[in-house]
Amino acid sequence: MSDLGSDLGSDLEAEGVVPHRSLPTEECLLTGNPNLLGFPYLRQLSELKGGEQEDRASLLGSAQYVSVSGDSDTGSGVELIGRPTTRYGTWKPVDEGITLTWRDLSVYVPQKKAWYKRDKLHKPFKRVLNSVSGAVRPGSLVALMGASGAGKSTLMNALAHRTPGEVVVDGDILVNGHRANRSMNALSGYVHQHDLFVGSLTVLEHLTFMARLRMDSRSTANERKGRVQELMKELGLTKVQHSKIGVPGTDKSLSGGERKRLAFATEILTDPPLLFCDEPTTGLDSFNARKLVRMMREMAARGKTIVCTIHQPSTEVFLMFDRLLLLAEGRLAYMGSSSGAMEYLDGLGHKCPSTFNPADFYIHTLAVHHGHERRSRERIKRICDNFAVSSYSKDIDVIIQYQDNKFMQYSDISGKDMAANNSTSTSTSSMESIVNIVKNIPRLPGWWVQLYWLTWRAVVDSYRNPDVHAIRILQKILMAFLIGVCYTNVKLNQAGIQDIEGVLFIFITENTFPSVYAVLNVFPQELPLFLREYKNGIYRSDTYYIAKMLSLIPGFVCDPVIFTTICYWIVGLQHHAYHFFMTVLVLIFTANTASACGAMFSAMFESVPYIMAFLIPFDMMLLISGGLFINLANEASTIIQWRGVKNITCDTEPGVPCLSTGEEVIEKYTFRSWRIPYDLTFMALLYVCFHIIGFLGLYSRAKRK
Ligand SMILES: Nc1ncnc2c1ncn2[C@@H]1O[C@H](COP(=O)(O)OP(=O)(O)OP(=O)(O)O)[C@@H](O)[C@H]1O
Repeated sequence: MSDLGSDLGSDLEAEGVVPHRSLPTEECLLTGNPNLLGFPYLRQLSELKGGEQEDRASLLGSAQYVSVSGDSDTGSGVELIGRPTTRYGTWKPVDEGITLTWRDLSVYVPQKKAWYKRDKLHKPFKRVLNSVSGAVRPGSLVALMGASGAGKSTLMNALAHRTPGEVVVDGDILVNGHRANRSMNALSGYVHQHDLFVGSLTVLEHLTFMARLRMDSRSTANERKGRVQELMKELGLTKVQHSKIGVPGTDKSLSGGERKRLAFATEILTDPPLLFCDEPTTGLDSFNARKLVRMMREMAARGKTIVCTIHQPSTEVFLMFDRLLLLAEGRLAYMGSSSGAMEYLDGLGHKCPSTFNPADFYIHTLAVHHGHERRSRERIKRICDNFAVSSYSKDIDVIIQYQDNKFMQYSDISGKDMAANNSTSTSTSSMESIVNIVKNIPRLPGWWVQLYWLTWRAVVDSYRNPDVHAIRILQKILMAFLIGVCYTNVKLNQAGIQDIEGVLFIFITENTFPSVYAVLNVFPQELPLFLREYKNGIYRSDTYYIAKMLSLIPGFVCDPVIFTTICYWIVGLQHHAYHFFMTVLVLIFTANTASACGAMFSAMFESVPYIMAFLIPFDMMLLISGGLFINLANEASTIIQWRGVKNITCDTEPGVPCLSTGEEVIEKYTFRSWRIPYDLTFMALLYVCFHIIGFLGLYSRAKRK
């Protein structure tokens, strides 16, 4: 393996090929210029004839190319012309241990400033990963290290298919020779650097919820319970299983270490064959850090593939990693055995002092030191350039090439062979492996199960904050008394008509605006958690949205009932059960339609200040014009109060027109007495429309981020 690599590597060096390339592989391929090709397997491809090259290129999925302009060394101010290709594919993942390979992976993040040139908008990108290639085999525990800002999280996100929407990933990522795709969610766990939880749940509730949504839907309740108990025991969470997770910084919350362990437990619930961990030991004491890494070591020994960024591990923890990947300034500085790194750097004149922890030494050597930027960058460039032509790099290339050949084979199967249905023996075994994969990927629970558990979580979260609800109910009671006292015992005369209409309008506004404002923070507050769980493929966006809305309904039924029950009788409106209950019904419709309007704004914008900037003018328009549901609610409640009333006292001066029946009052306000069902139906329609718009807002955000 190394011999092949060494020969070709020497050739490259002899030809003066610069291993650091900023052009994507396929562009190099199609030019057929060997001097642009830094890796042996690419050279072989470049030697293909024109037509063959095109076939190969289309197999690699490179129908579109990225033209790169700007500073190719620093990668800043880069402009991407054409649609860059992430080249994620459509295969189904495997159950045979995971070999993860990536080739010429570059990641570009958008920069804020944009400019117009020749009437075209040019958006600059910054390259944060520069043509990084690598390979990880089953049973490996890889430490991904580098100075802060080296691109560790960016690389992990790209490999895990979890990059934000605006970030451009260019290069090939193969899993057992299949192009990575959304199945990575089901196939891999990802322990994030910053954990996010619903703080009002207990540890046990959180894990039970996650087990229900993440574990195979064919697993039994006992199996899920058993797995949760087992993980809590292994990670030392049993004694805090009934404690609320809490919000960091508040009194009643788990410690940082417990949260980290809980995040880890959540990700390994399904025992995924591939695990990414972004600084899982940060915040843990040395004992727990050791325990956690030992657990990962054991998982790797069972054939799992684990990639883990790690900051300042103790020597003991560091030695538990068998593979090391060093990144510097977005480039690959080393990938190979943990022990080989020392030898490699030593060979370049960077000797680790005997008193130094090896991990500290690597980070120190690959960091850009303040005040010595130029020298640091030159050192990093030399290390990375040398690595690209080293035997370590060639070993990686051989694995990549092997996986690449597998990919070609699968492409053939899914193309000609499958269509013709006359596979060769090799194709048959590949087919079997694909079938196995599909069987062993956890089957996610159905729509209704997701909806049930998400609603459960939203309801528990909402009603575990009793103070908020107590204040809200108290406010309703106070307002009801205040308004009631102002309008006590209205009379059925000409002045009373104004009073009744006035109090009905107050009923409506009192159930409209507080309902709109009560829900404004519902989505912004939980957006990071939603986006993470959604990207992890734990649930769909529609079940999340509906569950959130269902959890709000009880509140928006109670509020109008409490308010109307107090105020209605003090004011002395129509003393019949029908009138009372119908008024309550109209106000329940009003409060819920208003809450849907608030939810629409909440889901469409990212933060409350943004929402307020749009909502305040919207509310003013609503109030001034009495439009949308306010007018519908006003009409319905007016009709309920006045229909059938015959005895309004006519106490005006002679000659002044007088309204003596309820029908005349309804007509005076240009309402129609037959329109109650129509008003209620239109409010229900508006409720649905607001929610559809809100859901689309949330959905588009989930897709973009
Ligand atoms: N979405 C983004 N938008 C803008 N810049 C980004 C984005 N993501 C990453 N970067 C930049 O890319 C570089 C690498 O970031 P990354 O988070 O991968 O570094 P890291 O090695 O994980 O650092 P740390 O150890 O501090 O977490 C940084 O300079 C960062 O500012």
